[in-house]
Amino acid sequence: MSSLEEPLSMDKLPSLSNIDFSHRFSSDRCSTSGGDSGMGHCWIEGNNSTSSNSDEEDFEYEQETFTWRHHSRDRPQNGNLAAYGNRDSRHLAKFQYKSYCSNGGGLHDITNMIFKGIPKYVKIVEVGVRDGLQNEKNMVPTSVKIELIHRLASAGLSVVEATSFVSPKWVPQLADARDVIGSVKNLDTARLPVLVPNLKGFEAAVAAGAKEIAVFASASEAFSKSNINCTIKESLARYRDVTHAAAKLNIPVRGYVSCVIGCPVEGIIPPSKVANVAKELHDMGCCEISLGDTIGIGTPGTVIPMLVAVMSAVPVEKLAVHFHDTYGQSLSNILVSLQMGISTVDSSVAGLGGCPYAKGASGNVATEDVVYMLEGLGIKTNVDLEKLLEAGEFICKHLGRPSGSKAAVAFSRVPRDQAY
Ligand SMILES: CC(C)(COP(=O)([O-])OP(=O)([O-])OC[C@H]1O[C@@H](n2cnc3c(N)ncnc32)[C@H](O)[C@@H]1OP(=O)([O-])[O-])[C@@H](O)C(=O)NCCC(=O)NCCSC(=O)C[C@@](C)(O)CC(=O)[O-]
Repeated sequence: MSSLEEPLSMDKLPSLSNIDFSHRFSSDRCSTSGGDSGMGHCWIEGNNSTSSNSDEEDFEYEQETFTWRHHSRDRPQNGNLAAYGNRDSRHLAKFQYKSYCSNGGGLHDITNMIFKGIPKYVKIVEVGVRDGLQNEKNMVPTSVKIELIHRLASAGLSVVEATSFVSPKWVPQLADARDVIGSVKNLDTARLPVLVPNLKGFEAAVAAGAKEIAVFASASEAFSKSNINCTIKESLARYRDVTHAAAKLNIPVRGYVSCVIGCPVEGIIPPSKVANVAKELHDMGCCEISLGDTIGIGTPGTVIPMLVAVMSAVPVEKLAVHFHDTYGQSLSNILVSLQMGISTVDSSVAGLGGCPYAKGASGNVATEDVVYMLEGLGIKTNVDLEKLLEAGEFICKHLGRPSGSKAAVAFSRVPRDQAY
């Protein structure tokens, strides 16, 4: 019987009430049969700066001082929010850092009293250019994608998923993958992984200049069939070929598991199925496993048992979370994931996204909202929120619709002449 057919039994899992997640699931406590395959640390630099980070870093937030002025709640006369192009209110969050830190303690230390073990640094994997634009009705010009990648990288995002080498018949929106990668492959400020569904995609990606890749499996049979036209088992066999080929070239491979909470066809997915697929990907050499709530139905109440199950099979340092915001639960799901020791979060600029094979699923959680929350918690991201907001404005202007980021919309509403 393959491990895929051996569900982990929930009654064997530890009870939530007595878990210190960050310790219990650290790699040295976690037993998996798979090794690191020699490329296991490539995606987890955030780990170096989690709870063991130097406290000195926290005090960066205290260096700037900000004056506060009450600002009006007046709305624009013409109803055009874009006319409210002022971003000085972005300093509001920094103002809060100052006031919370004024007692001499780091903000992170204060939040850590409640959110025990929460990381000091979170690595954000920006997926907007791929996950976001793959779902657009209208083709986005290659030049716009390239410009967006540059803007996101210069905002400080260290990982920007650039495109997918999939069948253009299935996803015509990303048919320009070769040109996109060809233009950005020498960018040295960010890593630019691309999705591949099989060896054909892997070979095309490498030929185009991709230096990192991601494979995407599902915990739902029905979704696997509709997304990549094969069973879970078949997909894992394909990905084994891909990870072998990648290992020979020293190319890091990220593995996705989709439908980690539920599937549009099968309904609720048992955590044990997610854990089994995640373990298979880890064992074949994926150096990071991203857990995707593809249709965005999760709440902390369903995310916690799913993560408990996965963490019993894959070291927590290797895990990332990938939430779609269909029911507005992403930030609370991210917060609970951080409390459980995860320090890599996928998100999408302006909340772009949705999966072409998951009807009704909305975009990914917006990167702006994630950065705003993390900075508010005193967690470092190395992302410049100002530049990120500009990148979001750039793509929203091109797409001709408002941002899906609540933070971006809020910041855009502050009148320039009333800024503090
Ligand atoms: C996997 C296949 C290719 C199977 O598609 P298929 O039709 O079963 O495959 P096939 O082997 O019969 O090939 C059909 C045609 O596609 C070509 N082909 C075959 N492979 C490739 C390739 N790599 N690149 C370019 N072309 C390819 C192949 O050469 C052939 O061309 P033809 O002979 O007809 O001219 C297809 O189903 C596919 O491309 N699916 C991708 C779907 C996709 O990108 N979905 C969105 C991903 S998002 C996601 O999964 C969720 C995630 C990651 O975001 C996380 C979350 O939110 O949960």
